[in-house]
Amino acid sequence: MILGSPKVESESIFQSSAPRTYGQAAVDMNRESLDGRLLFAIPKKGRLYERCLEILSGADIQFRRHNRLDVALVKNHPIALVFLPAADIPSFVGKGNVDLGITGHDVILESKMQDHVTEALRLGFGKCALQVQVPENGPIQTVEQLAGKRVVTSFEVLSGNYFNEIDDRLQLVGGARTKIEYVGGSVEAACSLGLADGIVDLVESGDTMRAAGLHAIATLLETEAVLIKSAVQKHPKLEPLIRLITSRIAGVVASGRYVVCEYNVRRDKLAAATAITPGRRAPTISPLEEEGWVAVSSMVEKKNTAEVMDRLVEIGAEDILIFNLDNCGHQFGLKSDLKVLYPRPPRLCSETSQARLARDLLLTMAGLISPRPVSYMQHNLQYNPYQRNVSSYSDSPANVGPPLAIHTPNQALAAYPDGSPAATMAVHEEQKIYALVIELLDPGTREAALLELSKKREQYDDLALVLWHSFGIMPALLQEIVSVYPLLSPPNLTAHVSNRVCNALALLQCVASHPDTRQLFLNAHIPLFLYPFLNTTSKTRPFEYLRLTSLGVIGALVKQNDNNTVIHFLLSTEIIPLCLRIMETGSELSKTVAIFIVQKILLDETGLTYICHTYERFYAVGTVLSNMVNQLVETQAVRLLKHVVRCYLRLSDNLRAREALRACLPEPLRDNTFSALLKGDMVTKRCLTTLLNNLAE
Ligand SMILES: Nc1ncnc2c1ncn2[C@@H]1O[C@H](COP(=O)(O)OP(=O)(O)OP(=O)(O)O)[C@@H](O)[C@H]1O
Ligand SMILES: O=P(O)(O)OC[C@H]1O[C@H](OP(=O)(O)OP(=O)(O)O)[C@H](O)[C@@H]1O
Repeated sequence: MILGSPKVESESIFQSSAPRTYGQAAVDMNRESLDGRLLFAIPKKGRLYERCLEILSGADIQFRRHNRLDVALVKNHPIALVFLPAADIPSFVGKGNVDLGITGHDVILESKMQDHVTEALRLGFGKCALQVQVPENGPIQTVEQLAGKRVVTSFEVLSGNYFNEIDDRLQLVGGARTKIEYVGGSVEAACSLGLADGIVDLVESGDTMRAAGLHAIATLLETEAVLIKSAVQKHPKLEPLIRLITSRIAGVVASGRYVVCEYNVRRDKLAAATAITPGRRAPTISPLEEEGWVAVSSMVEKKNTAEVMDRLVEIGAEDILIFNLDNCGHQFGLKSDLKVLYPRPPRLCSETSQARLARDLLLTMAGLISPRPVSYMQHNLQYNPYQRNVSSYSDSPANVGPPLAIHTPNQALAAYPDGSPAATMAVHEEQKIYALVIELLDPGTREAALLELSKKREQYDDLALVLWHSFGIMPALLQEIVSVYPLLSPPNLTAHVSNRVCNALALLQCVASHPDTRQLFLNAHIPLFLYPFLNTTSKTRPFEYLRLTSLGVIGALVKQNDNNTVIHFLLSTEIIPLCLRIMETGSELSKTVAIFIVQKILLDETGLTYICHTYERFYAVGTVLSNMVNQLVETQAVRLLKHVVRCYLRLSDNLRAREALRACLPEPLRDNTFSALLKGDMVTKRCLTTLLNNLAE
């Protein structure tokens, strides 16, 4: 590797004092401007290059690098990737010429940039050690013996500092001090060529060192690849995007580091078990139907898997399963010293029905439990889905209680006189729906049943209850959802697959809307299963449709927020940043649903306080709203404008936000830009006037 100051070739593109015009590279890229884009430096070759590409792909940062160009525009974010030598990246980031970068920790120290950059994340690859090496069978075997002699290295600064200290300690002066010589590569050859008495070089496996007949006598530092940003952010507007990218990369890194370990264990062994698998925060523990047994689910470091399994077996754990994670999502993998815009608080309750549900789902997928779950209807023909609030209703579909014995006339039938043709038809319709629900259990008939049921969901008020309380149905629907995850990145969703999963989502929406299942749906954290869909950015129709339908489920929840539990739940997840991104980049329809959700959150007292609690949160919401206003000047989408105005009005109820809005409310809302568009909409006009009055106070 070659270390040193940024090369001329790169400087012509990034003049530190110049505004962001990017010379020939930009011209070559069809004059597409890099202005306003976050610049993200990636090693252009060498040891870190391939792993960086994997990280970018895992974080869904999509780009195509044109031949010979060192700048690539990211398709799905306002980001440009800049491919630079790893050694130059710290100084570009430190000087603020680029906003983010990936490079080695060693390189930062070597280029003396540690005070100018912040290491936001360790990336877990590019791990090696910088070591002093000498010929294995030579006369020099300690650093003290090497002091005063010739040392060859690519790390002049770090080696210089290291040997200076030793020279000082040994009181070596003038020509007696250690002579550090720089070479750009193949350092290991220096001793055998007679150029050096020892070298300082990176060691990973040790193969190079051994092949050159060397061995290590001291370690200067341990290093790995890190994500860095400038210590002083030159472009504060980019901060939310930097946070988003950081947290996504953190998710990718954590997913590589951890697996999920699930097992069953006797309750009296629980303490021993959780000592073996303490998890990152705490393991999830769920009671099992079998007395005295619990199911435990916990994140385990991949490298410890075998040992952990051995120890679990020793204490009598059974059914031990290990699952790989594709991506941990933003909630994991963030170092505790990182601030997150919308952090997800730790789970308050360890015995969640979600754990049971997820377990059931995973086991079903792995073919480990009976593929023939028995539905309530099959199990007990007397089942009455209309008997609401019955205490024996479980809070989880997987936890089937004793069948209900009482049969009461059902809602649909009650509307018709006994035996009338209408009543007979209603019974027939209802039986058809039951039959379709049962067909959801069979993978062979599921697709058609999904389609039919999603069409009929409006006709049958209590479909939600049937879906929730029939054993195996919710896992089947969730299985539909997770089976699509592999097609999200790289984006590979066909219209057919999208339609199918959207039909499953429509049924979940039904469960989310129903007053008797909404809370159970939330308790099981099922909305989280939809977040990977909301996190996609592909503009193709199958993806647009998928995002829109997923938003519809969340929209159904917030629409019926009877006692603000929905908002509380959503605030504990990443829904706000997801909605904000869709508000920026989605189709008009998706934008409308996304802003509707944000508006509902704002209308809630806790939601408003939450969003206005930190400057970053307010800024993230404010920036997106302001960008929307500017787009609306062009698009004149009145439906969206209504929501934007209501969001601003609600923000102005908070005094700190009101203060900030005085400075940053977009101009088109202050002048009469939208007066023609709002001509027929008195309510929105009044909202806008009230907003302006609030700000004028
Ligand atoms: N053998 C190794 N194993 C793991 N990481 C390494 C290894 N060698 C170097 N690195 C890491 O990668 C960084 C860049 O090293 P690399 O030698 O690949 O850079 P380069 O000079 O851009 O490439 P090249 O050596 O091909 O010219 C190093 O500073 C170090 O952090
Ligand atoms: O311990 P190992 O796994 O053998 O890795 C160590 C080698 O890797 C690096 O060199 P690189 O291969 O990047 O080539 P370079 O010598 O041209 O820098 C480093 O400078 C060592 O030579």
